[in-house]
This record gives sequence, C-alpha cells and structure tokens, in this order.
Amino acid sequence: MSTFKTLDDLEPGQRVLVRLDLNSPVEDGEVQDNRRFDRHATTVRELMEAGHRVVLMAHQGRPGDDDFVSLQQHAEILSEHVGRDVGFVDSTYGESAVEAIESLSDGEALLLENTRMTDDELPEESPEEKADTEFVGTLAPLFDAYVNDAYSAAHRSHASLVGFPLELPAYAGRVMETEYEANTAIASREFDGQVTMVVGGTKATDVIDVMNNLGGKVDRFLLGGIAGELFLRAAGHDVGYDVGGMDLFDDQWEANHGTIESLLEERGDQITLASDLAYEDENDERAEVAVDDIDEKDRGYLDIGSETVSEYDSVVRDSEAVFVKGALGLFEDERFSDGTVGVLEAIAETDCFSVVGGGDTSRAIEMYGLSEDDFGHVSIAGGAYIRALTGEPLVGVEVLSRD
Ligand SMILES: Nc1ncnc2c1ncn2[C@@H]1O[C@H](COP(=O)(O)OP(=O)(O)O)[C@@H](O)[C@H]1O
Ligand SMILES: O=C(OP(=O)(O)O)[C@H](O)COP(=O)(O)O
Repeated sequence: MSTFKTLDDLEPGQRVLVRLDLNSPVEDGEVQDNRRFDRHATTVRELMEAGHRVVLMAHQGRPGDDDFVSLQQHAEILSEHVGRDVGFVDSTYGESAVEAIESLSDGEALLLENTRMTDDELPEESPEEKADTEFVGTLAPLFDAYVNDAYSAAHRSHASLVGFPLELPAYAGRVMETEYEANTAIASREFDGQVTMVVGGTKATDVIDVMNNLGGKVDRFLLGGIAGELFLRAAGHDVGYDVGGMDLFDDQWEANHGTIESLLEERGDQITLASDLAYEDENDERAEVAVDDIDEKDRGYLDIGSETVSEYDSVVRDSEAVFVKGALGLFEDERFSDGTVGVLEAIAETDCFSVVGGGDTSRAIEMYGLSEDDFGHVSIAGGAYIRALTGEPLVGVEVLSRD
C-alpha cells in the first residue's frame, strides 16, 4: 500500500501546483466533455473552497497528432464542472505564465497551457532528470505544495508528473486517492467464482499485456473492438485489415501478430472471439455476418454481431467478477453500440463485482443512460488501470510516496 499524503494533510492558505489528466477525445477540433472533467472538478473545487491559490497543469494529445491542441477549451469545460471560474494562460512556464501565477489571489484557479507543448515534458526520463529541467526549475519555487490527481497518466515518467514531487512537498488529490485505492484492491482480490475480462478498444498492446499478466487470474477473456479483429485475423479470418482509408490495423498487426498467434495457441481455451460481426451496408444500415462466412478483406467491421452479444451476455451473467477494458465497437454511433452497451447492461443487471476502465468505454455508461452506481468502480484510466491490474507499479504514484 502506498503511503502518500492527501489533501487532508495540506496546510491552509498554500500556493498549490496541481497535475490533472484532462486528456480528452477531440472531434473536429472540439474537445469533448467527459468524466475526467467531472472527477477532477472535485479536487479543484475543494482546493479553491479551502482558499488555496490553485495552478493546474494538464496535457492533451501528443505532438504531431490531431488531438494535440491548446487547453483553452479545457479551462472552459472545467469551469462549468467546478461551478467557479478557472482562468487560462497560453503558456506553460514562460513569462506570461509566471506573471499570471504571481497575480493569483486566494481561492482562485488558473490552468496553464498543455504541458506537452514544452520540450522538457515528454521524453521518458528518471524523476531525478525530470526534476532537473528548466520547466520544473522555473515553476517549483513559485509554490508551497504539489498535488498529483492524474492517476490515469501516472504510468508516464514525465516532468509534470514525476519532477515536481522531488522539489516540493507532494500530495495525492482526491481522484488519485480513489483510483489508487480501488485499482490496488482489485489487483490483490481473490474470487471463488468465474472471473471474466471483456477486452476491446483500439490498442492491441493493452489487450496483450492484460492476457500475458492476468492469464492466471482471469478464467475467460471476451474479445471485441479493433483488438478483437486482430485476434480474428490471427485465427485465419479475413478481418482486421485497413480498408477504406482506415489505419488502425495493419501497423498493429505487423507489431503484434507473433504475440497474438502464440497467445491463441497457448491460451486458446480462455479466449473467446466474436462469432459474428456488424458492418454498415449500402443503405447505411447495420448488417451482420458470421465470421466463418467472410471470405474477402474489403469491408470494415464496427461492432460484434448479435449472436456474439448474446453469448457474451450469458458469460457475464455467470461471472462472479467482470473487468472491462476497451469498447467492443464504435459505440459512439448508436448503430454500432450493441456490443459495448449489451455487455455493460448485463454487468449492471448482474450481482457481480465489476470494474470498467478505458478512457472511452466509461463514456458509454452515461451516453446510454446506465447508472454508475450499478458498477463496482468506473475508472477514468486506461493504460494505468491495466498496469495496476497487472500489479505493475506506477512511477507517478511511487514518487508521491517518497519521503
Ligand atoms: N470495430 C471498431 N471500429 C472502429 N472503432 C472502434 C471499434 N471498436 C472499438 N472502437 C473504438 O475504440 C475507441 C477506444 O475505446 P477505449 O475503450 O477507450 O479503448 P482504448 O483504451 O484502447 O482507447 C472507442 O471510442 C470506440 O469507438
Ligand atoms: O489518456 C491517457 O491514457 P489512456 O488512453 O490509457 O487512458 C493518459 O492521459 C495518458 O496519455 P498518453 O497515453 O498520451 O501518455
């Protein structure tokens, strides 16, 4: 168990530097509201109400990607969730950032520009090297305390996550505390009945890590999403190819097909793949096909089919514990939401222990009118949640716990 300090240990009237994870889906340049804002608002509101001067850091995307944008919209969305104004300055640690930080009054909050717009943030280096950067050296002297609330980014050894805790008294925010406790408890929990893991989403490496590291703990893996299609391709079906301008499959196939093939060989009896898939037909409607009847690589598949949904539904209902990582289809489009929503509904209606993780998957819960109360824990983390489940330590949490 970690021994980090929390907001309960923070002296009053501090200048506090806070790391949040507001990394969000961006559609046509518009940042999409999601539960990361709502969760972090709790920490921000508590600090503002306690009269601290609150300066927030966060990242969005990675340089070169379409979702690598300014945090100006994030400040507006966060303000709505906090119910108070959160200011924004378009600099991370330049002159205008320092000026804005110095003119902040008690109880006010300010969001700095995307940390990944500085050269010091991204390269993965040791906490000591990160503490020695200009970014940390410029900002740390302006504060009394550092709070890390970004559990979902705590697997990254980046300056804003691991550099500051070496220079300032460091505390865990409310989101960090809750996520850490829930995910660590899960990693050490034992179950008598069937443990099922539903894995989908876009990242094949996450799915492979889960299978490699949780193979002894999980009885059944139910696959879907892009990752599931790559497994179907490895099993000899004509799916999981880049068609119609997609670039989700072929690179991941090149990088991972050897591992996927050996996983199917070694753990085949634990792994359930879709028996049918859904696609968009020429009338823009949902159509389905059995995977055994697919003999051309020219179509994109956007969800698991109804026979698979019904099989996954009954496996979930027979389980004592169900973990979800990743969506089973393009659920943002209602026509292709059956897999993701079907499994979530089965979990919600069953008296099992459940955890739902994956940045986007948890969005489906509110989009389709399900209640968070029907799940054991809904994590806003993806990669960090997987690492926690597999028992791997998170560098951002470790560094918070140092004396
Ligand atoms: N067959 C598919 N085709 C296109 N997109 C898909 C498909 N299956 C899943 N997705 C998309 O994957 C996205 C990422 O899912 P998520 O649960 O966040 O997993 P990850 O953690 O791998 O990003 C979702 O927004 C969903 O729309
Ligand atoms: O959204 C995040 O991770 P996730 O997609 O695994 O939930 C974190 O903000 C980390 O972002 P990164 O994977 O670009 O380092």
